Amino acid sequence: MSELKYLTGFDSEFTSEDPRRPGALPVGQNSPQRCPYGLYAEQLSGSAFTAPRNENKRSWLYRIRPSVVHKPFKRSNIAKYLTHNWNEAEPDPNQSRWSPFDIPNEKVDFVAGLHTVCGAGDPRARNGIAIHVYLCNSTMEKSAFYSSDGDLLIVPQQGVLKITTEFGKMEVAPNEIAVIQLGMRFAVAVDGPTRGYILEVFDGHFKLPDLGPIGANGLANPRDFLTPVACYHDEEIPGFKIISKYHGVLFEAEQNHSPFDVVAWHGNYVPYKYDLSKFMVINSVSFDHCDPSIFTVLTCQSTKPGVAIADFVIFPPRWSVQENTFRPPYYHRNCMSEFMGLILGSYEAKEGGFLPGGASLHSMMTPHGPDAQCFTAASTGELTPQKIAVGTQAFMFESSLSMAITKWGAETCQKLDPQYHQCWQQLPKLFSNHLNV
Ligand SMILES: O=C(O)Cc1cc(O)ccc1O
Ligand SMILES: [Fe+2]
Repeated sequence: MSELKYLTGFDSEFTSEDPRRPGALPVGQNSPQRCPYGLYAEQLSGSAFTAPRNENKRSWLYRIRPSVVHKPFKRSNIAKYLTHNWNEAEPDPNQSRWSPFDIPNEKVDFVAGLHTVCGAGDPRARNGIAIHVYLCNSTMEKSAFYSSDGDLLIVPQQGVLKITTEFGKMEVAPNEIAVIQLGMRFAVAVDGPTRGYILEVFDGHFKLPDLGPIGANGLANPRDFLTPVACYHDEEIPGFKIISKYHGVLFEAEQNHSPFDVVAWHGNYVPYKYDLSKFMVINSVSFDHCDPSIFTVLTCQSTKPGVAIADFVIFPPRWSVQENTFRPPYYHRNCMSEFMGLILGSYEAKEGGFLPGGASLHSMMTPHGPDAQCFTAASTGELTPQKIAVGTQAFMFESSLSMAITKWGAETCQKLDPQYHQCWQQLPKLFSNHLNV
């Protein structure tokens, strides 16, 4: 799959035809009486029909059978730890840190391996988010998955995801991300132990942040986003299962064919991937510490101006040059919740304890900041230009919602570090009789 082709651009109107069937896209209209090659036309809507033009999202799929050809959905319990029940565990405002989540030894695929760590809100009211980790080791067989609850921003940490979607195939490695939006069907193939994080947003879609005075270029550039090209499977597959996540639980419906039977498509509602190493990092080159919003890759905005349902923020390799400044993250308390994960390497504010494949949650107004060791080093070190975070990639899902931890996150996973608070206990009292210290 390594020579996969992609279309480039973000928020674009794309067209794609499987080269085996040239001319499969109807010309000049969406729904001819009979489509080229006799295909069915099906619209996939990602916004209300009447959404303003700049928010309107839909794609037209030209397929061998319409998606409606399936048996009734029945409840499925294959993902035991997928939940939207935010009342399972007692509320806990403490700083939380998880050691790397275990990848099971027994055979588990991407869907069965979904474990919800925390979240808030309800897809029924189209308001909320869920943060899941996937812990798996085997390829989805004769099944495809979609979420009827929200868009999925997938952050692989270990193992490449070979994702087949209705729009075509994409391969997503650690240090890349994929976004698969509400309703899009996909199947994941893996090559062994595989782990990563998922941010699911129950309303809206991810956008590139506005750049304001930064200007027309920078941060994640639109041309670096990659969307798959049409690639159909014309296959009869008895007992193929369509798995839907609906109201926070799974349902499966049988059909006797591959759902990846789209011969051509066009539209602006598509799955995509992005390589985080392409991010153009902008930061202070004089003094003081920019808020981490300067590292926003994608944002899902709420209806309050500038307030995100969730932002996806990274901490990429970069030069640190600020003078007369405490360079690492400042101590703070936030009216947003901060869930962090680590893809590679280590994170400057916590050199120990926060490990690849693990996570942390600093909930609304819960104080946090650099550990004692980081504070001492950064407040006494010589401030020469320094390349930092080399070979590392930490990220944050920052949300205006106040998230609850699930029972799996709090207890069952057995990864919560009860000693996390210790990393701040050695911070000394600092107060001198001298103005200049
Ligand atoms: O808490 C964290 O480590 C994330 C973070 C990083 C930063 O540079 C400034 C603020 C912030 O919340
Ligand atoms: Fe923070």
